[in-house]
Amino acid sequence: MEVLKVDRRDAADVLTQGNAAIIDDFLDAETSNEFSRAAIESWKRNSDPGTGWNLCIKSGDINRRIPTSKLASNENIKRIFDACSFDPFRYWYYSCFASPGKIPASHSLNVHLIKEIETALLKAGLKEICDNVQIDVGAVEPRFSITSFDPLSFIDPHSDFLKEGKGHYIITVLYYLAGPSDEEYGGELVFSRTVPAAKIKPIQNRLVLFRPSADSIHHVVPNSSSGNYRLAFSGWFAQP
Ligand SMILES: O=C(O)CCC(=O)C(=O)O
Ligand SMILES: [Fe+2]
Repeated sequence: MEVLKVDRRDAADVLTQGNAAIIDDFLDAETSNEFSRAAIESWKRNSDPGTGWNLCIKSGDINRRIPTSKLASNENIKRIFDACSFDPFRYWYYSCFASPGKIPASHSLNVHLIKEIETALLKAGLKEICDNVQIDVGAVEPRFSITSFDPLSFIDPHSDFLKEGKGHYIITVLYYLAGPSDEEYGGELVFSRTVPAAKIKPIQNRLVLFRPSADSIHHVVPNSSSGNYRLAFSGWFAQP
C-alpha cells in the first residue's frame, strides 16, 4: 500500500489501486473554518452533560465508552488502563457520536454538525469519488463521529478491515478539523506498512481516504500538546 497526495479528480484511481489518498484544501476555506470552530467549541464543552462526548478506551478486558461529563479524574482510569499493557490493540481517545433515535436536545447540535460535514464532503467531491469506485453512497451506512485526541490519547496499529459480511467498512473517511501546529507535538496518522512509513499530519481541511484491507495498518501518535486541539471528522461508510 502507498499513501499518495493527490488532486480530488485522481483520488478514485488511487483508491482502486489499493492505496490511500490525501487531498488537501478539500472544502472551501470559509466552510472549513466554520466546521473547525464549531468542533472546537463543542470539544471545549465536553464536560457538560448530554453533549455526546465519550472517552473510548480499550485495554485488556476494558472496552468502554464513558461520557466525559462523568469523568471525575482521568488518573484512576489511566492506572487501570496501564495495568493491561499486554493487549496488542489498545486505544484511548474521545468521540462524539451521532446516534440517531436517542439524541438528547443538548447533543443534537453535534449530530447536526456531523451530518453537515458529511453532506459538505459528499458535495465537494466525495460522492463523485465514491461513484467512481462503485460505492453507492445512497445504499451504504454512514458511521461517523467527531474525535478528539489529547496528550493521553492514541490508537495502536489496526487496519479498519473487518471480514466481508454484514457491517464491514468499505471506505474510511478522515477529515481533519484541527491539528497541532508544530511538528514536534505528534498527532500524526501513520501507515507503517509503507516504505518508508507514511506520516500524515492532521492538518485542517485535509481529507484522507482509503479502502480498508489487511494491508491498511495505521495508528495515531499521541498529540503531546495540551494547548492544541486534534479534532477529526472520522469514520466509515459501511455495508448495511
Ligand atoms: O484520527 C485518525 O487519524 C485515525 C483514526 C482511526 O484510525 C480510527 O478511528 O480507526
Ligand atoms: Fe483506523
